[in-house]
Amino acid sequence: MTTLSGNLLGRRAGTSAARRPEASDPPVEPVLSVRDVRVTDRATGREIVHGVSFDLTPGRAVGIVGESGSGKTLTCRAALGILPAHFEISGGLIEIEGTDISTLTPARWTALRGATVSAVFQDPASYLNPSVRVGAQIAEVVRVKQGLSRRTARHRAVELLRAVHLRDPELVYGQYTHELSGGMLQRVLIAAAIAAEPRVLIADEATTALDVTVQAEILDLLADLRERSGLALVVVSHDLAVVAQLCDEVLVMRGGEVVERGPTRSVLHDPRHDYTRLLVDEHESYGLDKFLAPETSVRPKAPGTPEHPKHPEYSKPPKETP
Ligand SMILES: Nc1ncnc2c1ncn2[C@@H]1O[C@H](COP(=O)(O)OP(=O)(O)OP(=O)(O)O)[C@@H](O)[C@H]1O
Repeated sequence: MTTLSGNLLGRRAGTSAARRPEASDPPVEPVLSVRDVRVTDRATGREIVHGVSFDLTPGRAVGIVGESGSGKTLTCRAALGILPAHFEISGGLIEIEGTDISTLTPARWTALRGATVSAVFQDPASYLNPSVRVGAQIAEVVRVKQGLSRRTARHRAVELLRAVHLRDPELVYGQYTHELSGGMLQRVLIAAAIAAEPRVLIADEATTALDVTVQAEILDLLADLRERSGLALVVVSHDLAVVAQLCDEVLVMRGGEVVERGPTRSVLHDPRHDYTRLLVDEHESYGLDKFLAPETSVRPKAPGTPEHPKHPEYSKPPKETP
């Protein structure tokens, strides 16, 4: 792990996320609580998301999977207070650190975003300013959110670029978006999202555009942040292997509804709903089997190791041959 990760990871050492919880521990308050949330398109009067609920405590990770258009992104955007125009939360409750988000002023939202709740979506270019060097954009987040000097903020921005496995981070710091590939931009965006050390990171198809090796490195970084600094994750992905690696709990959405939910292990090993079964079967048919094989190492990192680090939760016994 890099210096930056060391800094980030050490930040909350000693908190509940840094050690295994014990039965005698007081209950941990969710950092993000989503209760029966409904999202409606005001333009058509159609309810698109029909009641999604989950609680996220520090160091935990919830995965959301499901068909295209099932409302995964709208659910995430609702939690970030950035629903597209003419969409509204028409029911339920969302709390961030115990505060009902419907009571937040624009100024409070500005303070919360990045510092408490952060997000990475697909299409990184649309979230970065093409006329400002990418490193300076990250340094600005660090400077504003953490009150660091320009010099220290620059140093941290370079560390962040290194932490997301960009080669030659000093060089990348000074580049513009048009000089970088899609995969590099996605990593810049991830660096910006974790720059202010948020408590919750919403990763909506955040690693989908990356090649498998880089994806594995980023998933590893997120897993480490989660484990050691208590970062809580919401992971939206079409890739069940990604969810299996990162998430404790998974929600399966279809047509705006949660059709199945539960611990990742049981949902993916023993799906109850036909749709979940279909999803798992589809993954297996294009090669998920390799992630289901018994494993010896949770996080292979050396060159030549499998593309995705495997997750112990997702190691299914090999199918019996007749
Ligand atoms: N900005 C928007 N304007 C109009 N309709 C939208 C907008 N954003 C989402 N929708 C509609 O709301 C529904 C849910 O979209 P959402 O993006 O949440 O789905 P999703 O599950 O994240 O899909 P995907 O996996 O393809 O990203 C879809 O029918 C979509 O067409």
